[in-house]
Amino acid sequence: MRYVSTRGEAPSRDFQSVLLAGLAEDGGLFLPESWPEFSAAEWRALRGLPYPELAARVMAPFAEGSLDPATLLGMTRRAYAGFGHLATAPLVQIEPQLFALELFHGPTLAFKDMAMQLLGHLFDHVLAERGERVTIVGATSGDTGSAAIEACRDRAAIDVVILHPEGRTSEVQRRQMTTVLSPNIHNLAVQGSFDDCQDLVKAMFNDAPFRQEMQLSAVNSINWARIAAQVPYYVYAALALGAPDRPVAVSVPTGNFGNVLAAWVARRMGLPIERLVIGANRNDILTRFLAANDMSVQGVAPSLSPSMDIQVSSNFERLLFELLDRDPVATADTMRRFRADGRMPVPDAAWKQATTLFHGHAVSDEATLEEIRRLHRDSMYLADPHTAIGTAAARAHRPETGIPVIVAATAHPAKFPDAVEKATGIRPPLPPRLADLFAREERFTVLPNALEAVEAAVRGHARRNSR
Ligand SMILES: Cc1ncc(COP(=O)(O)O)c(C=O)c1O
Ligand SMILES: N[C@@H](CCOP(=O)(O)O)C(=O)O
Repeated sequence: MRYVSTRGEAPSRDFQSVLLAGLAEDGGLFLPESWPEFSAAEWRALRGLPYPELAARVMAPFAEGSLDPATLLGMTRRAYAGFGHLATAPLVQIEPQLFALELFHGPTLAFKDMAMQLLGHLFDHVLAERGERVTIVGATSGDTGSAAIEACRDRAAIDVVILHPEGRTSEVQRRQMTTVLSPNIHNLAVQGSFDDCQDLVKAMFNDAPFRQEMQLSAVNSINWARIAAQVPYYVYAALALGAPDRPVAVSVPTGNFGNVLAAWVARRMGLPIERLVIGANRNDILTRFLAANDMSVQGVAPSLSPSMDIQVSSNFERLLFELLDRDPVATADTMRRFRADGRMPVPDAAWKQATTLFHGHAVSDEATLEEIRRLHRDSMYLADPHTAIGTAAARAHRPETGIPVIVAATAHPAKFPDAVEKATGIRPPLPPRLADLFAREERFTVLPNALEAVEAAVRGHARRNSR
């Protein structure tokens, strides 16, 4: 399998090289040259497999020619061995035809572990085989950072530098990152929003000499490997609910558009997902796009679901490329105009096509609290604010046909105890291994939202560990 850039000016690469590169050299995102498709019989053959085996089989076509299936299977087995639930990603019924796909049983209590635990093993394997090292730079609104840190801590061939927006994550989220004192882990608190952090990361990648000097690599969902590793759980859940012989719908609380894009990929591979629902908080750029073709940046506003306090949804570029019939020139031009004007000019036909599949619903903080309260009262289900946005959106766009809806339950409620307590009166405790989180020493550096300052910090950290 070869990968092409959405902007068409970077050379094609194989899976291993896409993993290490992260972002394409032309600023675009990598996508498979063609989409693998599974027949109904092939989907049925995956039913009942343990999650690690299913994950390796679903991902195998993406790694074809780059990783052999047995090696991949070894990695998925190791990646999910430490999860806190035997099913890895259990499906919990919360209402008739409404199911929570719990993606938060990994070490850092959010869906990011589903991909990141595997990425840790992928990096180890590829770097050891090539005798190379990388500096991972990542932007986080709270969850990607700790998942990446946990997956890559204490590695000799990897330095990790994570940028988070100062004061804009939950305290649990910040401490999960900043209390890891391993020598290869570095946290930068940027005086800005998540979008600023993400822009800084992209700017470092677009600074070719710096990228080369630092051997930069990415763990955000701009890295295709992240998306590839998020596809299997939709397959797992859909098969459990009767696919491919019965269609399903999926509802995803959305920020950077990576998780819902993974569901779209599963659909593109032939899984019968009839509808994709996008839940948003007050940072509703995606739902405004779906309602009125209004993709315009309005500034990031803080909310009770801070991981989704995002306006520029990086992975939308991948969908755009598909909506524009894989025309890299049109994609690059549209992205350039978005960057310059803060408004994305999506042609009407492409927008209409998007609205036939995607449905959007924005949920205010008050409605999020009400949804957490309702889930607890009516279903005895304790949801975090992000998951609650997913269930509220699912309810708003439930298919009339009575097909089951899978809601991506993206974080453990203990990551957002203040909101959950406010809604239900219950303060969810952290699991025992994190019980002393608030007593642990923290280490991070506060920096202005300035590329020079951030590059200097990355250079300092990477140098200290260079071999
Ligand atoms: C808990 C949680 N829910 C939802 C999201 C949104 O997911 P995505 O950015 O893939 O759209 C995030 C951040 O990515 C998150 O951390
Ligand atoms: N919500 C994310 C933001 C980054 O998303 P990613 O999926 O592109 O890594 C976070 O918690 O950091």
